[in-house]
Amino acid sequence: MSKSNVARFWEWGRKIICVGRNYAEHAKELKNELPTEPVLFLKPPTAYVKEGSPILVPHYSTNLHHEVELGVVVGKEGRDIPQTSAMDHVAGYALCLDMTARDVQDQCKAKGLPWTLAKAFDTSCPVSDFIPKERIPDPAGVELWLRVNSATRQRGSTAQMIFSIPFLISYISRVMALEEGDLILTGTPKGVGAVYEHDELQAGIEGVINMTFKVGRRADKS
Ligand SMILES: O=C([O-])CC(=O)C(=O)O
Ligand SMILES: [Mg+2]
Repeated sequence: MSKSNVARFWEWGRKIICVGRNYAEHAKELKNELPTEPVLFLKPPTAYVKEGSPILVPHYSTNLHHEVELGVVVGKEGRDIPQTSAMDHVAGYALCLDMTARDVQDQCKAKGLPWTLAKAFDTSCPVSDFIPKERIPDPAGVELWLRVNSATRQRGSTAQMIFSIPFLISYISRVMALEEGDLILTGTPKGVGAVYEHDELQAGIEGVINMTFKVGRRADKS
């Protein structure tokens, strides 16, 4: 894949691999134990949405949460990648939201079922434009923020991650091959909360990029 394709990774249609509970304060606010290994789940490429189109609350949820996250765009395929060369596989970054139907996730957890309905619905992965690697020389030292209708809800530094980006790349690549155009969502800092139809979300990586999304609702067409 050429560099220009990586720059439009959301159209390329590769995997979206998400890491959960990677910030202690967020694990605590949801009363989850601190992980001893990364918690992984997937979103399909149909989850992508770009600025200009709305985030849609699924018809089966009344508690859609925002989770602002740093996304890592994979630039070079690999399996069993050692931590020492993990950053060679990074093409760049993206600001991402891991939209989560929290009510549905709570039901899935209680029943011991997978999180697919809670995490993988259409528009569950709003993303910014591609950010070339050089623009974030220290991905472990950027500030993420999120506002809903101008009120700050989330603010946290990627320095608070439990598992570092090189560790995550190495860990994931021992489970599944990483491919060019894949996106890794690295987990959310504390402050997650609900959004509703007509809300406006703004999120940013301090000094690097920001983005705005409107919230709509997907009708039940059954
Ligand atoms: O809170 C969750 O659902 C897990 C998760 O995605 C995160 O920590 O970013
Ligand atoms: Mg998340």
